[in-house]
Amino acid sequence: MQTEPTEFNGTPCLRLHADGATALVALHGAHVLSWIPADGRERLFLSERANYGEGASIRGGVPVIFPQFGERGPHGRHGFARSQPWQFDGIADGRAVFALHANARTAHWPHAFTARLCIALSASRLELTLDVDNPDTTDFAFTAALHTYLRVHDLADVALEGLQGCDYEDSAAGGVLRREHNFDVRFDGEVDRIYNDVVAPLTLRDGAHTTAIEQDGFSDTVVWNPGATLAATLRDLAPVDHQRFVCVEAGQVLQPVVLAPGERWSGTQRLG
Ligand SMILES: O=P(O)(O)OC[C@H]1O[C@H](O)[C@H](O)[C@@H](O)[C@@H]1O
Repeated sequence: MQTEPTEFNGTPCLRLHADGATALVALHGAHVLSWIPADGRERLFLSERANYGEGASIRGGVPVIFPQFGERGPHGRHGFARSQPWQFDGIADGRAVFALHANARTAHWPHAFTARLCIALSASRLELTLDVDNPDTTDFAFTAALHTYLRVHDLADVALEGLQGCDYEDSAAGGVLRREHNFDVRFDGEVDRIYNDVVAPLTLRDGAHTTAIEQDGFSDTVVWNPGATLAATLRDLAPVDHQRFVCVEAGQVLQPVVLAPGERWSGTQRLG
Protein backbone atom coordinates (compact mmCIF):
# COMPACT_ATOMS: atom_id res chain seq x y z
CA MET A 1 0.00 0.00 0.00
CA GLN A 2 1.22 3.50 -0.86
CA THR A 3 0.23 6.61 1.08
CA GLU A 4 0.13 10.20 -0.08
CA PRO A 5 -0.53 13.17 2.22
CA THR A 6 -3.18 15.50 0.80
CA GLU A 7 -6.01 17.83 1.80
CA PHE A 8 -9.73 17.83 1.21
CA ASN A 9 -11.82 20.92 1.99
CA GLY A 10 -8.99 22.22 4.19
CA THR A 11 -8.82 18.96 6.18
CA PRO A 12 -5.49 17.06 6.29
CA CYS A 13 -5.94 13.65 4.68
CA LEU A 14 -4.04 10.63 3.53
CA ARG A 15 -4.77 9.01 0.20
CA LEU A 16 -4.19 5.26 0.20
CA HIS A 17 -3.38 3.39 -3.00
CA ALA A 18 -3.33 -0.38 -3.50
CA ASP A 19 -3.98 -2.64 -6.51
CA GLY A 20 -5.50 0.23 -8.52
CA ALA A 21 -7.93 1.17 -5.70
CA THR A 22 -7.80 4.33 -3.60
CA ALA A 23 -9.24 5.50 -0.30
CA LEU A 24 -9.16 9.03 1.08
CA VAL A 25 -8.92 9.23 4.87
CA ALA A 26 -9.19 12.43 6.92
CA LEU A 27 -7.05 12.54 10.07
CA HIS A 28 -10.09 14.23 11.62
CA GLY A 29 -11.96 11.21 12.99
CA ALA A 30 -9.84 8.73 10.96
CA HIS A 31 -12.78 9.30 8.67
CA VAL A 32 -12.78 7.43 5.35
CA LEU A 33 -14.21 10.02 2.93
CA SER A 34 -13.89 8.11 -0.33
CA TRP A 35 -13.34 4.55 -1.50
CA ILE A 36 -12.83 3.93 -5.20
CA PRO A 37 -12.06 0.30 -6.10
CA ALA A 38 -10.00 -0.52 -9.19
CA ASP A 39 -13.15 -0.34 -11.37
CA GLY A 40 -13.18 3.45 -10.78
CA ARG A 41 -16.69 3.69 -9.25
CA GLU A 42 -16.99 5.63 -5.97
CA ARG A 43 -18.69 3.43 -3.36
CA LEU A 44 -19.16 5.89 -0.49
CA PHE A 45 -21.54 8.79 -0.22
CA LEU A 46 -20.12 12.10 1.05
CA SER A 47 -22.44 15.07 1.45
CA GLU A 48 -21.50 18.19 -0.50
CA ARG A 49 -22.78 20.13 2.51
CA ALA A 50 -20.67 18.23 5.06
CA ASN A 51 -19.00 20.26 7.81
CA TYR A 52 -15.23 20.10 8.33
CA GLY A 53 -12.90 21.65 10.90
CA GLU A 54 -12.44 21.45 14.63
CA GLY A 55 -15.15 19.51 16.42
CA ALA A 56 -17.17 18.84 13.24
CA SER A 57 -19.00 15.59 12.42
CA ILE A 58 -18.59 14.88 8.73
CA ARG A 59 -21.81 13.71 6.99
CA GLY A 60 -20.95 10.72 4.82
CA GLY A 61 -18.01 8.37 4.33
CA VAL A 62 -17.34 6.19 7.38
CA PRO A 63 -17.66 8.00 10.72
CA VAL A 64 -16.00 6.05 13.56
CA ILE A 65 -18.43 5.96 16.47
CA PHE A 66 -16.78 5.54 19.88
CA PRO A 67 -17.22 5.39 22.92
CA GLN A 68 -20.98 5.89 22.68
CA PHE A 69 -23.45 5.04 19.95
CA GLY A 70 -26.21 7.64 19.48
CA GLU A 71 -27.61 8.96 22.71
CA ARG A 72 -27.18 5.72 24.67
CA GLY A 73 -25.25 7.30 27.52
CA PRO A 74 -24.31 10.59 29.12
CA HIS A 75 -21.80 11.64 26.46
CA GLY A 76 -22.17 13.56 23.22
CA ARG A 77 -24.21 12.00 20.42
CA HIS A 78 -22.22 9.19 18.75
CA GLY A 79 -19.20 9.84 21.02
CA PHE A 80 -16.12 11.97 20.47
CA ALA A 81 -13.95 9.83 18.18
CA ARG A 82 -15.55 11.13 14.97
CA SER A 83 -14.87 14.77 15.82
CA GLN A 84 -11.28 14.58 17.10
CA PRO A 85 -7.92 14.54 15.33
CA TRP A 86 -6.36 11.07 15.06
CA GLN A 87 -2.73 10.34 14.15
CA PHE A 88 -1.39 8.23 11.31
CA ASP A 89 0.83 5.51 12.78
CA GLY A 90 2.11 4.11 9.48
CA ILE A 91 1.58 0.81 7.68
CA ALA A 92 1.59 -2.45 9.63
CA ASP A 93 0.88 -5.85 8.02
CA GLY A 94 -0.18 -4.05 4.84
CA ARG A 95 -2.81 -1.98 6.66
CA ALA A 96 -2.85 1.78 7.26
CA VAL A 97 -3.15 2.39 11.00
CA PHE A 98 -4.74 5.47 12.58
CA ALA A 99 -4.81 5.97 16.35
CA LEU A 100 -6.59 8.03 18.97
CA HIS A 101 -5.22 8.04 22.53
CA ALA A 102 -6.86 9.47 25.63
CA ASN A 103 -5.95 13.17 25.81
CA ALA A 104 -7.13 16.46 27.32
CA ARG A 105 -10.04 16.64 24.83
CA THR A 106 -11.31 13.18 25.85
CA ALA A 107 -10.94 13.80 29.61
CA HIS A 108 -14.73 13.97 30.12
CA TRP A 109 -14.59 10.20 29.43
CA PRO A 110 -12.30 9.41 32.37
CA HIS A 111 -10.42 6.39 31.01
CA ALA A 112 -7.04 5.74 29.48
CA PHE A 113 -7.65 4.09 26.10
CA THR A 114 -6.28 3.66 22.62
CA ALA A 115 -8.59 3.32 19.64
CA ARG A 116 -7.11 2.24 16.30
CA LEU A 117 -8.65 2.13 12.86
CA CYS A 118 -6.76 -0.25 10.57
CA ILE A 119 -7.56 -0.03 6.86
CA ALA A 120 -6.80 -2.73 4.32
CA LEU A 121 -7.39 -2.00 0.65
CA SER A 122 -7.28 -4.28 -2.37
CA ALA A 123 -8.58 -4.03 -5.95
CA SER A 124 -12.19 -4.66 -5.01
CA ARG A 125 -12.36 -4.71 -1.19
CA LEU A 126 -12.12 -2.36 1.74
CA GLU A 127 -11.61 -3.79 5.23
CA LEU A 128 -11.93 -1.58 8.30
CA THR A 129 -10.97 -2.83 11.76
CA LEU A 130 -11.60 -0.86 14.92
CA ASP A 131 -9.44 -1.95 17.88
CA VAL A 132 -9.91 -0.60 21.39
CA ASP A 133 -7.24 -1.17 24.08
CA ASN A 134 -7.66 -0.65 27.80
CA PRO A 135 -4.29 0.36 29.28
CA ASP A 136 -6.12 1.66 32.41
CA THR A 137 -6.30 0.06 35.86
CA THR A 138 -10.11 -0.36 35.87
CA ASP A 139 -12.74 -1.73 33.47
CA PHE A 140 -14.53 0.56 31.08
CA ALA A 141 -17.65 0.06 28.98
CA PHE A 142 -18.33 1.46 25.53
CA THR A 143 -20.47 1.14 22.43
CA ALA A 144 -19.11 1.68 18.93
CA ALA A 145 -19.84 1.52 15.22
CA LEU A 146 -18.41 1.96 11.76
CA HIS A 147 -21.19 4.18 10.40
CA THR A 148 -20.69 3.45 6.69
CA TYR A 149 -22.59 5.58 4.15
CA LEU A 150 -22.83 3.44 1.00
CA ARG A 151 -23.53 5.45 -2.14
CA VAL A 152 -26.54 4.30 -4.17
CA HIS A 153 -27.78 5.38 -7.56
CA ASP A 154 -31.53 5.26 -6.94
CA LEU A 155 -32.94 4.50 -3.49
CA ALA A 156 -36.18 3.17 -5.02
CA ASP A 157 -34.10 0.41 -6.64
CA VAL A 158 -32.15 -0.52 -3.52
CA ALA A 159 -32.60 -3.72 -1.49
CA LEU A 160 -30.55 -4.99 1.43
CA GLU A 161 -30.54 -8.80 1.66
CA GLY A 162 -29.44 -11.12 4.46
CA LEU A 163 -31.41 -9.86 7.47
CA GLN A 164 -34.42 -12.16 7.20
CA GLY A 165 -35.12 -13.79 10.58
CA CYS A 166 -33.03 -11.29 12.58
CA ASP A 167 -34.52 -9.41 15.51
CA TYR A 168 -34.20 -5.65 15.54
CA GLU A 169 -34.88 -2.60 17.58
CA ASP A 170 -36.88 -0.17 15.50
CA SER A 171 -35.42 3.20 16.49
CA ALA A 172 -37.73 5.02 14.07
CA ALA A 173 -40.71 3.63 16.08
CA GLY A 174 -39.40 4.47 19.55
CA GLY A 175 -37.28 1.35 20.00
CA VAL A 176 -40.01 -1.30 19.65
CA LEU A 177 -38.62 -4.83 19.10
CA ARG A 178 -39.50 -6.61 15.87
CA ARG A 179 -38.39 -9.55 13.75
CA GLU A 180 -37.42 -9.12 10.12
CA HIS A 181 -39.79 -11.28 8.05
CA ASN A 182 -38.91 -9.84 4.67
CA PHE A 183 -36.33 -11.32 2.34
CA ASP A 184 -34.91 -7.86 1.82
CA VAL A 185 -35.13 -4.42 3.41
CA ARG A 186 -36.42 -1.64 1.16
CA PHE A 187 -36.17 2.10 1.75
CA ASP A 188 -39.41 4.02 1.49
CA GLY A 189 -39.45 6.58 4.30
CA GLU A 190 -37.32 6.64 7.45
CA VAL A 191 -35.53 3.38 8.27
CA ASP A 192 -33.52 3.31 11.52
CA ARG A 193 -32.99 -0.20 12.87
CA ILE A 194 -30.52 -2.04 15.05
CA TYR A 195 -30.36 -5.69 13.96
CA ASN A 196 -28.92 -8.09 16.50
CA ASP A 197 -26.75 -11.18 15.99
CA VAL A 198 -26.31 -10.75 12.28
CA VAL A 199 -24.12 -13.63 11.16
CA ALA A 200 -24.61 -13.94 7.41
CA PRO A 201 -22.94 -11.63 4.92
CA LEU A 202 -25.33 -8.97 3.63
CA THR A 203 -25.82 -7.94 0.03
CA LEU A 204 -26.74 -4.42 -0.93
CA ARG A 205 -28.38 -4.39 -4.36
CA ASP A 206 -28.48 -1.09 -6.20
CA GLY A 207 -29.98 -1.79 -9.61
CA ALA A 208 -27.43 -4.02 -11.35
CA HIS A 209 -24.66 -3.34 -8.79
CA THR A 210 -24.09 -5.36 -5.64
CA THR A 211 -21.90 -4.83 -2.59
CA ALA A 212 -21.16 -7.60 -0.09
CA ILE A 213 -21.01 -6.47 3.52
CA GLU A 214 -19.49 -8.67 6.23
CA GLN A 215 -18.62 -8.06 9.83
CA ASP A 216 -16.71 -9.76 12.66
CA GLY A 217 -16.54 -8.78 16.30
CA PHE A 218 -19.46 -6.34 16.06
CA SER A 219 -22.71 -7.97 17.23
CA ASP A 220 -25.17 -5.57 15.61
CA THR A 221 -25.88 -4.06 12.23
CA VAL A 222 -27.51 -0.64 12.10
CA VAL A 223 -29.45 0.18 8.96
CA TRP A 224 -30.30 3.84 8.46
CA ASN A 225 -31.80 6.12 5.89
CA PRO A 226 -33.51 9.27 7.16
CA GLY A 227 -36.25 9.40 4.50
CA ALA A 228 -37.38 12.71 3.01
CA THR A 229 -38.99 14.26 6.11
CA LEU A 230 -36.08 13.76 8.52
CA ALA A 231 -33.53 14.49 5.78
CA ALA A 232 -35.10 17.94 5.28
CA THR A 233 -34.11 18.80 8.88
CA LEU A 234 -30.45 17.81 8.39
CA ARG A 235 -28.66 20.98 7.40
CA ASP A 236 -25.57 19.16 6.16
CA LEU A 237 -27.57 17.22 3.59
CA ALA A 238 -28.86 18.62 0.26
CA PRO A 239 -32.62 18.14 -0.41
CA VAL A 240 -32.60 14.88 -2.38
CA ASP A 241 -29.37 13.49 -0.93
CA HIS A 242 -31.15 10.91 1.22
CA GLN A 243 -31.88 9.11 -2.04
CA ARG A 244 -28.15 8.73 -2.67
CA PHE A 245 -27.10 6.61 0.31
CA VAL A 246 -27.92 3.81 2.68
CA CYS A 247 -26.02 3.46 5.95
CA VAL A 248 -25.14 -0.14 6.79
CA GLU A 249 -23.21 0.11 10.03
CA ALA A 250 -21.23 -2.57 11.83
CA GLY A 251 -22.11 -1.78 15.43
CA GLN A 252 -21.70 -2.86 19.02
CA VAL A 253 -24.75 -1.06 20.30
CA LEU A 254 -27.31 -3.14 22.21
CA GLN A 255 -24.74 -4.85 24.44
CA PRO A 256 -21.90 -2.52 25.50
CA VAL A 257 -18.41 -4.00 25.59
CA VAL A 258 -16.88 -4.15 29.06
CA LEU A 259 -13.12 -4.11 28.63
CA ALA A 260 -10.85 -5.17 31.49
CA PRO A 261 -7.39 -3.65 32.04
CA GLY A 262 -4.90 -4.94 29.49
CA GLU A 263 -7.64 -6.27 27.17
CA ARG A 264 -8.31 -5.48 23.52
CA TRP A 265 -11.65 -5.51 21.70
CA SER A 266 -11.73 -5.69 17.93
CA GLY A 267 -14.46 -5.32 15.31
CA THR A 268 -14.22 -5.47 11.51
CA GLN A 269 -16.40 -4.47 8.56
CA ARG A 270 -15.55 -5.78 5.06
CA LEU A 271 -16.98 -4.31 1.91
CA GLY A 272 -16.52 -5.51 -1.63
O1 LIG B 1 -26.82 12.74 12.48
P1 LIG B 1 -25.87 11.78 13.15
O2 LIG B 1 -25.54 12.20 14.55
O3 LIG B 1 -24.63 11.56 12.35
O4 LIG B 1 -26.62 10.38 13.23
C1 LIG B 1 -27.11 9.77 12.09
C2 LIG B 1 -27.82 8.46 12.42
O5 LIG B 1 -26.91 7.57 12.97
C3 LIG B 1 -27.39 6.23 13.22
O6 LIG B 1 -27.64 5.56 12.06
C4 LIG B 1 -28.62 6.26 14.11
O7 LIG B 1 -29.21 4.99 14.17
C5 LIG B 1 -29.61 7.27 13.64
O8 LIG B 1 -30.63 7.38 14.61
C6 LIG B 1 -28.95 8.61 13.40
O9 LIG B 1 -29.91 9.54 12.98
